[in-house]
Amino acid sequence: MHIVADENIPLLGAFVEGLGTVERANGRRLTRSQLMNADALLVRSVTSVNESLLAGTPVRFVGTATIGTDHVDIPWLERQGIAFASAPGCNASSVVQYVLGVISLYLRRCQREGFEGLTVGVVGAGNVGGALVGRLQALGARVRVSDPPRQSAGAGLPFASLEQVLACDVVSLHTPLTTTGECPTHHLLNSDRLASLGPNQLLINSGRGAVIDNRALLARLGGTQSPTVALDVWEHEPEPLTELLDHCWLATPHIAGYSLEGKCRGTEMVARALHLWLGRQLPLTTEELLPEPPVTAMAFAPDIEPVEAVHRALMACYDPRDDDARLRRAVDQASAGGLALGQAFDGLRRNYPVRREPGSLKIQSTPGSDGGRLLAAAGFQIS
Ligand SMILES: NC(=O)C1=CN([C@@H]2O[C@H](COP(=O)(O)OP(=O)(O)OC[C@H]3O[C@@H](n4cnc5c(N)ncnc54)[C@H](O)[C@@H]3O)[C@@H](O)[C@H]2O)C=CC1
Ligand SMILES: O=C(O)C(=O)[C@H](O)COP(=O)(O)O
Repeated sequence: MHIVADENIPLLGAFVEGLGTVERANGRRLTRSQLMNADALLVRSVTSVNESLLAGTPVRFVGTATIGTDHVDIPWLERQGIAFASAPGCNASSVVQYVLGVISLYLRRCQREGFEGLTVGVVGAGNVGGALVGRLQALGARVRVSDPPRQSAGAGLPFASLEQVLACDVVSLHTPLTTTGECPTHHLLNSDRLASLGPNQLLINSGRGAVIDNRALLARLGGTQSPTVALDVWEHEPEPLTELLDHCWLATPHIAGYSLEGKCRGTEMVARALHLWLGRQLPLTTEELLPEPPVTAMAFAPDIEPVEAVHRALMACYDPRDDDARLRRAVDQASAGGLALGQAFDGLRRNYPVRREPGSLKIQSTPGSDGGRLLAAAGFQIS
């Protein structure tokens, strides 16, 4: 079998060893002519997989090592009898880590003490949003959830209207990008809904860029009454509106899901699906392949405030300001005549530093039982 795979799928060699030959390709620039000998295609979110890419090729299996599938024309694949697999939930903990980090920084910015009493609106309560809701509640936040498809299906959460969710101190978006169906999310946050957000609110988008009308958001920002905004995803990636970036408090290049664990689980899940499709069993797991994290343990003095300990532990694992600084530097260099903006954005993603999830860090001594409870709520191991 010949597998063509995006060059940004880590550990693929180990996971597909023995299945055939693997050829790596730039996912953003992949063309049909590169697939003329391919039996299987493994992509990430930057490759549009549709009739124009695949018609006339021998590809019979497509896998995307991502949660999102808006780049794949799944109905067309089904009509062609091409097998398809994605990686639901693979990097959900990574996105939750990003969101908790952003909120923790915001709490300091507003001089608020911890998550207790903060209201957080979560739009979309699937793998990512659902995990986020659990962590936020355990940290003491009051959470409101909008998810009409889940609500209609009779899921157990207490749901709120989108308007109620948009009135929370923090609003975090976790829907897929959809343009059809009963609850399409394309430009769900349009100019009217953005107008309802005020200066004491934080809006986070780590779902898909076009869930917010980016031009309308740009028009909303800038005055003293603007909400604070943290964007990880952008309309028209890899070329975000640079003026919008200037008005964002935190701006990152679509890396919320880029923990090493998250990326490797994505590889494992599509490799497992490919093995199953071939009637085989995948003999490896991500846990067996992950290297030892650079920091494995942390200890706190008994007199440190529990909320301070949570903030320090979150930042020790991952500080979103580092990615924000890298993106702004890359955009400045691009506008000064270096690389094109899209190349700079994609370059940051391709060469992303190793980042580990809270579950990789063991807290050896906690500041009292409340500290231990809060650190466990944020996802850390407690020894
Ligand atoms: N920034 C990043 O690095 C990453 C971004 N993502 C994005 O996050 C999205 C969500 O991921 P998961 O939670 O795993 O997906 P999921 O499919 O498990 O959950 C999505 C939820 O959104 C709900 N939903 C759909 N339309 C809605 C609407 N109009 N209003 C409110 N809720 C709506 C669905 O009912 C579902 O419960 C992915 O589709 C992907 O686009 C995912 C991983 C990483
Ligand atoms: O899993 C998803 O969905 C994501 O958004 C990925 O984290 C995006 O990563 P790339 O596929 O764009 O590398």
